[in-house]
Amino acid sequence: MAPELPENVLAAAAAAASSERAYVTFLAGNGDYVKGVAGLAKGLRKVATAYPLVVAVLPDVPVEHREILKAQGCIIREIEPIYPPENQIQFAMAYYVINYSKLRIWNFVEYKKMIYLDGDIQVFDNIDHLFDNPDGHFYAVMDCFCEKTWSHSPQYSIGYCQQCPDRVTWPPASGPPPPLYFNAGMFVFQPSHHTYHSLLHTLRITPPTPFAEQDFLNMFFHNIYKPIPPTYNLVLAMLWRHPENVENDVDKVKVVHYCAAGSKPWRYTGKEANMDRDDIKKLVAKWWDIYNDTSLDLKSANDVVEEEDQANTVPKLTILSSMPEPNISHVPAPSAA
Ligand SMILES: O=c1ccn([C@@H]2O[C@H](COP(=O)(O)OP(=O)(O)O)[C@@H](O)[C@H]2O)c(=O)[nH]1
Ligand SMILES: OC[C@H]1O[C@H](O[C@@H]2[C@@H](O)[C@H](O)[C@@H](O)[C@H](O)[C@@H]2O)[C@H](O)[C@@H](O)[C@H]1O
Ligand SMILES: [Mn+2]
Repeated sequence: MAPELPENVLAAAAAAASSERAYVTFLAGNGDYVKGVAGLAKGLRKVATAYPLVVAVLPDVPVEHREILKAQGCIIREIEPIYPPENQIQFAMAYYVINYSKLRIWNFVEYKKMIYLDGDIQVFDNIDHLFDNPDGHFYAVMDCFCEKTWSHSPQYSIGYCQQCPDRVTWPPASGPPPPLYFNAGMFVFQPSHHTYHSLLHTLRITPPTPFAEQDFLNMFFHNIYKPIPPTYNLVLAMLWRHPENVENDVDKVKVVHYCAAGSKPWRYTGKEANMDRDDIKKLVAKWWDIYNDTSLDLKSANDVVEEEDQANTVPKLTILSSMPEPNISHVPAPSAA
């Protein structure tokens, strides 16, 4: 007799089977971002999302990493890389060049609406309601221009940031202020062949810029971009750059984006600038709590041996698909708040 599965797993499977909606993330290389994606899969399960997580993987993602993610219930979709036109650009981070491959997700047309989440994002509250936002728009959270990663930009050089447009006003002599600009680590979008081919065609004739595909997506969708509140993608630098614009209790933030230098939880040492902040330590510990929570691992039906089976047959090897328990003793506990 097939083992009973918990109600929420059955419901999620039913929804996923008929779902035209899914979360999607992107994984490249054989490094440690797989921990981010596995953590994201567990975080989405913890908030009881009704939708699956699709992982767009580049060919260089090893089979072992794909198996880890499949064991967490992810749908693995291999994609071909996309490279920008020949260029001499100095990307804000050299590895940003691989992020153009994210554009392949517009071709996942079996889904009518998707929410893209970077692998260094964690979801701490259910955000399924964003799928019900009206079609025809590109929803994402506004970015911040105050970090050194923006030192190449005119905004940074005059101290202008869209998060506080009155602090340093945009000089009228320089024309209108830059259009609202989103962080491309999280967005709500609608896959379509037409948009996909238009993206690729436009990419071929667009000179690359420092923030790679993030700049390109901002240019491409600027007519339909609709900002959503920072709680849906807390770019960590907002905590020290624009605290007035974010929840003062980080435990209330729905989606945290570990994109500040030194903030990737699986590499956290606490040594980089701002990484010794209590709110950062709390958010890193929250990420690890989910990553290490084996009750959040997806145990597929054939991995769980029923009690009665164990009673009357030679005990089978129970292979739990939980993640290897990493040693996080180096992660400092948040000091008493
Ligand atoms: O070696 C890498 C670098 C990036 N990524 C993926 O590309 C996304 C964007 O890169 P990243 O988050 O590091 O950019 P940031 O938001 O920190 O600027 C990551 O979240 C991952 O999903 C990856 O899989 N492997
Ligand atoms: O390839 C460009 C990347 O650009 C963005 O990261 C940046 C950007 O947000 C800056 O504004 C921050 O200062 C910085 O920390 C952060 O890394 C996206 O998060 C990422 O998904 C990806 O699109
Ligand atoms: Mn990111």
